[in-house]
Order: sequence, then C-alpha cells, then structure tokens
Amino acid sequence: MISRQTVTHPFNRGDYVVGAPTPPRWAAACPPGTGPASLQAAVVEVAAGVLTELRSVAAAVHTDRDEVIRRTRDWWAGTSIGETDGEPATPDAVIVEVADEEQVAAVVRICRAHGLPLTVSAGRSNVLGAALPVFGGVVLDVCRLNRIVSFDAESMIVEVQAGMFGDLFEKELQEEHGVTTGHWPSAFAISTVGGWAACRGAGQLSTRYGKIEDMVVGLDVVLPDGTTASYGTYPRAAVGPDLRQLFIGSEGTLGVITRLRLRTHRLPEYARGLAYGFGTFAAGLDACREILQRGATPAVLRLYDGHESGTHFAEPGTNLLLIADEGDPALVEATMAVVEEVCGGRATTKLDGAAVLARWLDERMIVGKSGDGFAKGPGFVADTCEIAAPWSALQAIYDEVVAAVEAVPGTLRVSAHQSHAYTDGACLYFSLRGEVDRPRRREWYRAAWDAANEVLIRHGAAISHHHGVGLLRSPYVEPALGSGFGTLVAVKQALDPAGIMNPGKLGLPSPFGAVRD
Ligand SMILES: Cc1cc2nc3c(=O)[nH]c(=O)nc-3n(C[C@H](O)[C@H](O)[C@H](O)COP(=O)(O)OP(=O)(O)OC[C@H]3O[C@@H](n4cnc5c(N)ncnc54)[C@H](O)[C@@H]3O)c2cc1C
Repeated sequence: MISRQTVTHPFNRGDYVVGAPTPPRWAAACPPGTGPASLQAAVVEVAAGVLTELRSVAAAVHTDRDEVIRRTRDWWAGTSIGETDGEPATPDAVIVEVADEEQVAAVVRICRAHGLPLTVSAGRSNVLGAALPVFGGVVLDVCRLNRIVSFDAESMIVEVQAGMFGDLFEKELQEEHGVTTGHWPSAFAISTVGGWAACRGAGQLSTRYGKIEDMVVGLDVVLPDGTTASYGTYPRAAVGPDLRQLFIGSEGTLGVITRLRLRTHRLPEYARGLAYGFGTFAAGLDACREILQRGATPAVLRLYDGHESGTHFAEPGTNLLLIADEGDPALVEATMAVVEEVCGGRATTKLDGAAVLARWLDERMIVGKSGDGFAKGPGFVADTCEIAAPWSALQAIYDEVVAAVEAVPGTLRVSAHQSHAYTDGACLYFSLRGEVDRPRRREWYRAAWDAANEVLIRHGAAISHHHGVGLLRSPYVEPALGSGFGTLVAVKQALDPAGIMNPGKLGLPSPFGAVRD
C-alpha cells in the first residue's frame, strides 16, 4: 500500500522533470552566472583532439559554458551559495553523454589515456557537490542508460541499467511484474538507481526493506582502466570479501556502475499506521529501541522532535512517533501488537494513527521542507545532516549537535527526527538553518558543519547515514575513519592509480591539487 502509493501519488505534486535531472529550485530564477568559478581552482582542459575522440565514441558532447553550468548544477547548498551570486560552481568541463555500456568503457579509456579527470553524473540530486567536476575534465552523463534489462520472476531479481530514474523504474516494476524494491528515498523520482548505489542511499521504508546495500544482488562496473567487471548474482556468498560492497558508496571514485541486479518484494496490499506523542525525545527514542530489539521491523518508524512535530504535523507540544507497516496482514498486525505494547506504557498521548499516516503519505515526497516555517531572507541557508550511531550515544549526540550548531553565530534553529532504525542504533536526520549577511553564507555554512562534525567524530558516529560524502564531508572523512582511512586510500590507489575518477571527493588525496569549498 505505501509502496504502491508512492508511484500513484504525484512526486513533489508533479513538479519535476520526468526521465532527466530536475534542476534545484533556486535555478529557475538564476541564469548561468558570468563571474569566476566558485568551486573550481586549477582545471584540466580537454584538448581539441581529445574532443574529437570523445565525439567519435559517445552519444553527445557538450562544451558550451552555459550548458555546462546548467548540466552540472546539483541540490547542494554549497553549490547554490556561489551560483545565486553569479559565480557558477564548475563552469569549465566537457559533458559527455553515453547511451550504452560500450560507450562508457570507451570514454573511460580515453580519459585514462590522457590523464583527464572523469566525474560520473546521473540525477544530480545529491546534496554534497558529489558530481561536480571540480578539476574540469570530463563529466560522464549516464542518464541514457535507462531501461530494465530483465526480470527473473522466480527469484524476484530485476536487472536494470544504472541511469534509470526511480519513478520510471518502480512504475514498470509494479505495473509489469507486481513487485517493488521497497526503496523510497525522498528524492526517488529525481535520482537514479545507480546514484542510489553510488551514494549508499536509504529509503523511507528501510526499517523493513533495508538500505540499498541490502538490496543489491550484483552490479557491473567499468573500472578506471576501461575494463568491465561483474560482481555477484547470488543471495549470499563466502568467496572472500564482498566486492559488491566496495562499489556501493564509492561515489564514482572507483569506477562507473553500469548495471545493477536488485532483489524485489511482492507488492503489498495491506498497510496500517499508528502514532503516539512522547513527553521527551529521549522517551521516544527509547520506544523505538524497544520496538526494534523486540524483533519488530515496521517499515516506517519516524520520531520527530518538538520543533518538527509542529512544522510537519501541527503537534508542537510533543515528540511525535509515526509507525506504519505494509505487507502480509498477519505480519503487519503482529508488528502493530508489539508497537502498541511498547508505546502504551511510554507515550503521553495516543494520536489518530490513520490521520497522521495520511498526512505523512501526502507530504513525504515534497522537496525542500527543511526551510519550512522560516522567513527566507537573502542570507538564509538551510541544509540537512543525517548520521547514525548506537542507541547508547544517540540522545547525547542529539543534544550536543543542536547545542554546537546553535552556538554558531547566525544559526536560527537546529531540529531533528529519527528516520531509520536498527536493533543497535538509528539515524538522526538534522535540519540546520542559518541567516547571515549574504556575503557570509559560506562562512556560516562551513562553521555549522564543522561544529556538528566535531560532535559526531568525538562520539564515533557515522558522519553520514545515507547522503554520502561528496565535497561537503571530504574534510571529515580521515578523522571519522581513523585507522581505517589508510585502507580506503590503498583501495583507491590500487584501482585508480592515476586518480582520474571523481577527484577531490570522498576525502581522498587528489593528484590534481587541493579542492575549494
Ligand atoms: C529533496 C531531496 C531528498 C533526498 N532524500 C534522500 C533520501 O531520502 N535518501 C537518500 O539516500 N538520499 C536522498 N537524497 C540524496 C540523493 O537523492 C541521493 O544521494 C541519490 O542517490 C543520488 O542519485 P543521483 O542519480 O541523483 O546521483 P548524482 O547526484 O548524479 O551523483 C551522486 C554521486 O554518485 C556518483 N554516481 C552517480 N551515478 C553513478 C554511477 N552510475 N556509477 C558511479 N558513480 C555514480 C556521482 O559521481 C556522484 O558522486 C535526497 C536529495 C534531495 C535533493
């Protein structure tokens, strides 16, 4: 029911581009700027002879400056800060569109031969500058790799090309095969299947269906030397380390994902929702932990703090917990029985679950909600920061992140909800808003992120649960991974010794120099 509703209910009230990247909202009032690049320093130019080579193997090549600016804009706040002041993020690059796996491999080989940076670009819905060509070179647009290749009905495994957008993918899956992946990121219609895997994303129903890394049965990758490798066609394996996981979350730094095999689930016919109010965020977290640790896995388990309970549900005096599940009625009812037992003894109020679920279903795919309720002056900046940590650290992290970012001059308000839960911990999804003198926007922005990450690294939290790293979080990766960071650098060095794949990202050293942010 919830999975089915996601396809029948218009994404963002229908306000998006079908089958191609949707520009961020600010772009409508912002023609390409003529000022200096805000996020490029030293760029690698693509020589005329190389352009001819690229044109001979690819579906299309674009070099016009305005077109490059439009075709590299993403949903990151850091991009919008420069662009809305007339300073485009990354105007100097060549956009190369590819239509099949052979074209991907041919373009990678050309970049390898000429030592050109190569940045994969898909839906461009990332919120971290992950697909920006910060050193110029080639942007490899994979959006034409856009079809379901096959469906194994007995095993319920779908094989899909990486550039297919989520709404078209799920519509075909549901209507032709009666199944769903259950993967519902809030940007599902403006992002691609390959982008989900490249960023290690999570959908709103992940407590039931898992994150994308739990869904990938296998994937094909064009490696930085231009060869293609295929990883996995089986449910589980004990044949050395799981090499599929190396590429899930690699954000285009280790290769180009061209094809994925994903497990699917029968399309549920039945769903039910419950909602409760808690006196404190801590009491709500405790209920979530107890539900998971008793073995229940409701598809939706979202706890909103006082501020967000007000803005999202008009229930400002409480910490609202929404629980919903879909699937076989016997399993859903068993899950709900556990929820009612746990929450009955802890919540201060029982709310109208059906009404709260209906409201959430109606609004959950509307983009840009973190700024709701704030007057957006010229110096207003809003962003989101999703992290994961054990239950034993979550409340302290909530308190300390809110306090640390609110202590940064210019911060208006920090709030959070718990959005994805596990037996051992959960994801907290913070919304940060600031209002400063317009020229100080980038300064406030970095100070706010520095403040949040100091807390997260001190507590040993995952600094991202599902958005990834990109440019934004690159400075925090080495301290966050600690003694494990050297392994990541060694893997990069082994697979991409020339360092051409998405340089400047994931906190990895870049042979092309230092990044700007
Ligand atoms: C309003 C909004 C809500 C969001 N909600 C969620 C959410 O609920 N859950 C969630 O997980 N994310 C969410 N996101 C973030 C974003 O949608 C995801 O990170 C998404 O997976 C990115 O996919 P994309 O196709 O847009 O990739 P892009 O933005 O084009 O690229 C992202 C990164 O992946 C790399 N990449 C893309 N495709 C490939 C490929 N085929 N091979 C190798 N590398 C590749 C790029 O190089 C880049 O580093 C949200 C974003 C917005 C704007």
